[in-house]
This record gives sequence, C-alpha cells and structure tokens, in this order.
Amino acid sequence: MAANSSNGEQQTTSKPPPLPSPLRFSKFFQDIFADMNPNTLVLPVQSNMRILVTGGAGFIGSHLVDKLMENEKNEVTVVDNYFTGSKDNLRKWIGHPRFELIRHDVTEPLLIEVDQIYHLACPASPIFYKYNPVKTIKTNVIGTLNMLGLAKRVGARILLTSTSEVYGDPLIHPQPETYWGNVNPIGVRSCYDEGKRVAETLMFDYHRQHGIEIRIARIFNTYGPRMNIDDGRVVSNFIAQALRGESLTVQKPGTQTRSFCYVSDMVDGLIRLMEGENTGPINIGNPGEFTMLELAETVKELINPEVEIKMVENTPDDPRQRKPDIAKAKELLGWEPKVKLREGLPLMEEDFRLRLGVTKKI
Ligand SMILES: O=c1ccn([C@@H]2O[C@H](COP(=O)(O)OP(=O)(O)O[C@H]3OC[C@@H](O)[C@H](O)[C@H]3O)[C@@H](O)[C@H]2O)c(=O)[nH]1
Repeated sequence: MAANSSNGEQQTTSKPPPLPSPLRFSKFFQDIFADMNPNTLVLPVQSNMRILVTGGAGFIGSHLVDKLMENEKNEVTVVDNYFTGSKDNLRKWIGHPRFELIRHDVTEPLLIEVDQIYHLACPASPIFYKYNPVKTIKTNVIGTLNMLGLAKRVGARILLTSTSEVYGDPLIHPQPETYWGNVNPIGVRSCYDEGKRVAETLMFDYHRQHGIEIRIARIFNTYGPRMNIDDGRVVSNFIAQALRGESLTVQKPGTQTRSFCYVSDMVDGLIRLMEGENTGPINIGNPGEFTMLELAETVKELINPEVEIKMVENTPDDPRQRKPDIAKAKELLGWEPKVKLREGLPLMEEDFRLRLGVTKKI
C-alpha cells in the first residue's frame, strides 16, 4: 500500500511479515505446485528463516551475520565478491551447518531459495567506490535489480542499505528522510550517491508494481572493529595513524561535520527495520555530530597524545555537514544508538592494535 502525504513523501506501510509456518511455501514453489492435485500430500519445506546477506563478508555485513547467526532459527547465506570484504571476517562461521558462503558478484543473477535478503553489497569507502566508478554504479543498479528479481521470484522480503550520501551536500540540517537532497549528478561521488538513489527508486518501483516487501535504511557514517585498516575513511585512518605514530590527516577545512554510529547499534537498527512493518526509507545513524578537527583531537587524546594533526587537501564534493534526524527510527522502530563515540573508539582501537601488532602502552 502506498500513499502520498501532503509534502509528497512516500508514506508506505507494507504487508505484514510472512507467517513462520513450516507449511508456508515461497512463491517459486507455489507456482510449481499450482497445478498439483489438491489431495497430494506435500511435506513441509522447513521452519527456519533462510536469510541472504549480500556483502556479508564486509565490515557491517559480517557484524550483521554474527547477530543473525545468534538466532538458532536462522540459516544465513552470504554472497560476496571480496572486493572490500574478506573471508577472515566470517572465519568463525565457516563450516557451521546453518551458514554458507558463496563467492558471487551481485551484478550477475543469483537463484537461491530465501525468505529475507539483506542487500548490502557495494564498496562504501569513497576511495574504493571512486576507484572503479562504472563498476560501483553497476553494483548499485544491476546488483539491486538482480536482488529485486530474486525477491520477486521467491517472495522474499528485501532490505537495501542505502546511504546518507543520498542527501549529497545537504542544505537542510539535520537531515530528515523527507529531504530530497543536494547531489551533484555528474561529480566523482555520483557513482555511489546517484547509484544508491536509483537503487532506492528500483526498490519502490518493484514494491508498487510487483508488491515486493521492501525495507530501505539510510546508513550514516559507521565505525567499529573489522573496518579495513587501509579503508580510507576517516575513523579508520585516524586510529591507524595514531597507532603507527603518524600525523592525523585532517582534510581541509576540518570544520566539516559527520555523525558516527558504532557498528553494533547499526546492526540492531537494520534488524529492527527488517522485522518491522515500515518500508522506510529510515535514517540509521548516531546524531552525535563532530567536526573532523574535533574527531582528530579526540583520537589523539584517547590513543596517542604525541601525534600531530596535519591539514591536507580535500577531495571534490565533500559534504560540509551531516547529521541524521532519527525521529522516525525512534518512533517506528523503537531504535536509538547506545554507544557514544568515546566508548566506541577504544573498542575499535583494541581491534586495530591486534591487527597492526601494536601493543598497548603501559
Ligand atoms: O584521512 C581522512 C579521511 C577523511 N577525512 C574527512 O572525513 C570526512 C568523512 O570522510 P569519510 O571518507 O570517512 O566518509 P564520507 O562521509 O565522505 O562518506 C561516507 O558516508 C557515509 C557512508 O554511506 C559511506 O561509508 C561513505 O560514503 C570527510 O569530510 C573527509 O574529508 C579526513 O579529514 N581525513
């Protein structure tokens, strides 16, 4: 069901979640059994929830898999092409009877029987998504089309991890979901932000045209253990630099702001959105806002007070401010972040120390 509110925002409430009945068949099997004699005995398929996570070997994806695997009713399949993800992030699940890992690129079609799809696959660090922009836009457009095609075929519910980058360089602050954004359609970031915008459009078109159950999360900057050390994003850069005793590289002017969400809060928000009744889009992020200079000062104070802060050139189209309005997530999902930046940074530091082999000073 879709309706337009007075301000033009899509107010969409979707169908209730599927019953966890062992006798529930996916649409694929319903089609196959449509011509069958109604007296034929059909054995139940299974009662478990079969969940596909695309990009499940990545930073957020692997934390999501950890959480989903805690529930013994869940069978989790991960597909990943390992461009930025790594098998290492999932090593504790490899060989587990409820877990499967497939090397697969979502720009190619996939046929698999699942009940839910968490569609995360896409490089998220600006350095990596700008490295091969044509591939990035293919991943967002063709990858999302493929996953929607799969959702349609098997009757699965699909959640897209969209991004705060759909707001571009925002002129409204903080950003509510009703804001349509200020995006440069031909800039170096557009493969990602316009790619995600088209992905959102595809989600709603499949929902309106084919009745697919959709969920859209707009993810704001997220940090935590397992981020690639050479990921290029600001929190991982500053922590790695502080641990190596290198200067912290603040890109000019340093007054630009971001709001950082710890990964466990992010995963909690994504699962609540998937399990809830609202299509979104819903912002998932921590509204605590910091300038990049403030972030550098905090990392310096917490991790290595001896390092210097160095101003370096910025990249084109860097958004000057970003902060989520999370009223909708609070109201509709009962969600808000719990971990403050000063609590999350030491948890990430611990993981980076282990991986970099830098022992803690006594
Ligand atoms: O070493 C660095 C790296 C980055 N920065 C600055 O830190 C800010 C944040 O940059 P990041 O590269 O971490 O991330 P961005 O906010 O640009 O993009 C992110 O936005 C939200 C998510 O969807 C994605 O993870 C990513 O696209 C920028 O203003 C950048 O100029 C530094 O000051 N120093």
